[in-house]
Amino acid sequence: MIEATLCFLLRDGSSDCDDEVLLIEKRRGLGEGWYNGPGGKLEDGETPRECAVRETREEVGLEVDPADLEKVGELSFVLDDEAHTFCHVFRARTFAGEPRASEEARPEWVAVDDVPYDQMWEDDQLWLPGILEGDTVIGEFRFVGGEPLDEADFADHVLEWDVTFPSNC
Ligand SMILES: Nc1[nH]c(=O)nc2c1ncn2[C@H]1C[C@H](O)[C@@H](COP(=O)(O)OP(=O)(O)OP(=O)(O)O)O1
Repeated sequence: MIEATLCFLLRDGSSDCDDEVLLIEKRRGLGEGWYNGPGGKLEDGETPRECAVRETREEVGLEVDPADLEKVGELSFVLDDEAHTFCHVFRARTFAGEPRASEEARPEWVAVDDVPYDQMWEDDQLWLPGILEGDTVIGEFRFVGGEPLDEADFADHVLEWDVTFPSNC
């Protein structure tokens, strides 16, 4: 099973009300061509938090202090009844630098109300709005139809909101 991370960075929007979230258009790998947060697979010996910091640096060139990352989600993606990917989701409002594109990702600030869910993983519309509003979640999402996961059919899901994660995880 793959262990991976997603990192959603938020800032005050230019208009008075809306927050903005930094999304990437993924240029390669799983979910290529779709929008998501920066993130990726854990490397050997790395904690999820370290992975989120590294992937955010590599993909969009922003520096995040691990202590500023809030763990806000744990998502299990199941393909044909087998655990496929376990994803740790983080959120932060504090970071340094200006986003820049990389071989893996083209970054874009998007108003939280304008997130392009029709150009994202189908499951994202179920859990990401809550995450962007400040909630926490544990979710399981079942896909059928064989590898690769991003060409399989989304079948069903279970969500549990308002979860408390240990502060050190
Ligand atoms: N159903 C799903 N919904 C979602 O929002 N993100 C998903 C997802 N299934 C996988 N992901 C994310 C989690 C993780 O950030 C990423 C994993 O993609 P990859 O396997 O391409 O990893 P990397 O971006 O690390 O690629 P490499 O750098 O080539 O290892 O995809």
